Amino acid sequence: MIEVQNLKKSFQIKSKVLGVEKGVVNAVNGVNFRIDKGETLGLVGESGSGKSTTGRLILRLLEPTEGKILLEGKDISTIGNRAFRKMRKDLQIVFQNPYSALDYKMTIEDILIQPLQIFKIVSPVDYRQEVGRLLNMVGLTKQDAKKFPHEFSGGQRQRIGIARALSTKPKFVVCDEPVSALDVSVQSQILNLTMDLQEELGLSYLFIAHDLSVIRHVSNRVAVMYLGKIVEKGPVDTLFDDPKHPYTKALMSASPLPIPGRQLGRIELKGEIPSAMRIPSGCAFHTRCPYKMGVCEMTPPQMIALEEGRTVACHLYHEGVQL
Ligand SMILES: Nc1ncnc2c1ncn2[C@@H]1O[C@H](COP(=O)(O)OP(=O)(O)OP(=O)(O)O)[C@@H](O)[C@H]1O
Repeated sequence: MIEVQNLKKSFQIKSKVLGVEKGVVNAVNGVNFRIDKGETLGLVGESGSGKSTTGRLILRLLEPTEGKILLEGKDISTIGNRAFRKMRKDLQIVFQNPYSALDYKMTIEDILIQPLQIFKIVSPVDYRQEVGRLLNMVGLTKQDAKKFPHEFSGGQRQRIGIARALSTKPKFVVCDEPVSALDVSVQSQILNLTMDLQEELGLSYLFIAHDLSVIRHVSNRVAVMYLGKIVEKGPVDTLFDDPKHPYTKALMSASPLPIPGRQLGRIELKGEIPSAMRIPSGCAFHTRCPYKMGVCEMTPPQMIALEEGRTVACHLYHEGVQL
């Protein structure tokens, strides 16, 4: 459904006062992955690793600096705005914060009618009925249509955010931390809703989260991101049961929740993630890696294929070391 090839995004940072360039943030630094129809790829990593930027690039909310984005085999990174507008409805996003994502001055009905109108999903005479259908689909009722966002709880607002995303009948949805702003008690309801809708509608998801238990719950495959690069990728169970990259192991060791496999080779994640304006040379993780070798400071590791559809970018595996 979606494939990204060598995707890159850098931001020029300018001083607000003088307008002079202060540096470049390399937020996404050569990312590759594929998401099949009906599949969820979980994208995990610390804050600042480039997850949201990757999601926004796929939707063309940001222009890539380099690389390709293929939707059903067609490169959408280079097509003009007019041609892209026709495809825009196929690609949607559910945002992290259901409080700010909905316009507080609009009724739910108006919020849901807007995309129906823009993308001509149904004819105007059917708007009401379609709004009722969308609300039912996410566990709300048509009586909710006349209300305003502030009349709903956080979980209900996220249901409305999901209804809005699905109103255009998309094929692919970026779920960008959709439950991290919600009470733990409602998180699993929203996660289960997204999974039920995926099955019903055959959707493909890029599911962004820093919470490993959320990623484990929803994903078929997982990609682990560090400073703009994917360091490990694989099917969810094998990756969680036997993490390969020292960074993946460290993330699992740092998780407060019981995750099978995390007792194996515990690694303490020391210090903070470096700034994306000053990415360390060689393997970007070498400054925090307990297994650092000489080569790690000099040479970026290539992705290598392991068994069962797993890949890892770490010099240890080039050297034949098994962690
Ligand atoms: N518009 C922008 N201008 C400048 N730098 C940006 C911009 N957007 C993101 N960045 C920087 O790019 C890097 C990656 O940010 P991004 O938000 O993609 O990471 P993330 O993994 O999604 O983190 P979080 O979970 O905190 O959102 C960070 O260093 C961030 O400060």
